[in-house]
Amino acid sequence: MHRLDVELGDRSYAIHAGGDLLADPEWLARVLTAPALFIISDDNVAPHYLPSLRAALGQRLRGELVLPAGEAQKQLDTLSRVFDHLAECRIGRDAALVALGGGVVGDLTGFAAACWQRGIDFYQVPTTLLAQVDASVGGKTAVNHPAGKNLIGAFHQPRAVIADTDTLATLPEREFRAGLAEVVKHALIADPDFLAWLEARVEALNAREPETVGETVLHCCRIKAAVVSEDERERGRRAILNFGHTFGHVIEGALGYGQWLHGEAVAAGMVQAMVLSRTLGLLNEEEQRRAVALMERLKLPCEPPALSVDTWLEWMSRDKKATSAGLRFVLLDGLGRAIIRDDVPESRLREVLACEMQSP
Ligand SMILES: NC(=O)c1ccc[n+]([C@@H]2O[C@H](COP(=O)([O-])OP(=O)(O)OC[C@H]3O[C@@H](n4cnc5c(N)ncnc54)[C@H](O)[C@@H]3O)[C@@H](O)[C@H]2O)c1
Ligand SMILES: O=C(O)C(=O)C[C@@H](O)[C@H](O)[C@H](O)COP(=O)(O)O
Ligand SMILES: [Zn+2]
Repeated sequence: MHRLDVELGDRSYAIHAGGDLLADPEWLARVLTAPALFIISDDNVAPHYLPSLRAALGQRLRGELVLPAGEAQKQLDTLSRVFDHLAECRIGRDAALVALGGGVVGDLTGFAAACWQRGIDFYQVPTTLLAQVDASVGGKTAVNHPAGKNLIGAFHQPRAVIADTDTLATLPEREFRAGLAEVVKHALIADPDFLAWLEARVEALNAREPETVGETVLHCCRIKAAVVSEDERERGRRAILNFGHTFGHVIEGALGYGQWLHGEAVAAGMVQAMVLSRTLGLLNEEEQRRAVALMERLKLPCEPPALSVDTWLEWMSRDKKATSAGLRFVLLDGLGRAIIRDDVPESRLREVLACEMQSP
């Protein structure tokens, strides 16, 4: 087991990552320190992993809620259902919520914790690759709105993250691939050496070789923790973690939440952001070709769905990075070097949106 720390002053916390963590009730009981706990999970995850967590918490467990799985649940009605259960179980200010599942359960539980009685603690126990490499770290919590992804949310850091990589054994193939998109994102925005490391390990990743996957989780957490420690509330640099999301969130919302998985939409969105970067002279053809080749070898979607330019622009106008002055883009100024730009000419953006994909 490895421990990494997210340094955020009095909101600092540990990420515990490794195998067999959910099989150790004494250790779990020591990490989940709150005097009363309430678990939120979904109906794919709970049959596998809820019993061991339940056993570890013993008398301190005050209730649990198992939601239907899927992105469609990340919405206000479900949040309201969560609050009904917290009220029924008399969950007070010294209690903590435990998110056992993927990013949907994590984002929803985190936001419930941020709101309940004006804010209680919560723990992340991520069980998807995507949640272990990204969603469980950094304290972005939210639900979707029909008008846009994650429009209603809060920054609320977990007390600890417990990423048991053994849980990935039961994760469906499509979900595992979606997680690889956020892995590639971390390399493209911040770490050219990690990009080369991934290129050399495509077969191991495709075979879900546990040691390689474990190292991948740790390294992504290292990158994300560093960015979040520098800019917790996305006043500036943290926006690089949004690479591919300006486009990806449109795909998710416009097609209906859950049609494209978040990671799939981010993958196609990263290619669009690279095309835009190339159009602006920031990225060269060879760099784009190299990044897309890696994504194709990892069997990630690299082409966006056909949407009208007006549809793209309308959804993008609600992107949270946008300011009154206009849209803000995360672009690549070379592989492993993300930059944030407010001055992309609309004509260039329209050109990119009008093409399905501009092959170099
Ligand atoms: N807060 C953040 O920083 C952040 C970062 C990235 C993504 N997100 C959000 O995360 C969400 C996507 O998360 P996700 O990809 O984990 O999706 P998810 O939570 O929907 O999980 C994917 C699917 O796998 C199932 N599952 C989860 N773990 C399993 C396991 N171990 N075995 C078998 N089945 C399992 C789930 O039931 C679900 O059907 C999106 O809403 C996205 O916006 C948030
Ligand atoms: O942690 C961040 O910051 C991210 O942007 C990580 C993203 O992978 C994640 O999907 C996040 O939820 C997107 O944030 P949003 O602010 O665009 O909703
Ligand atoms: Zn994401």
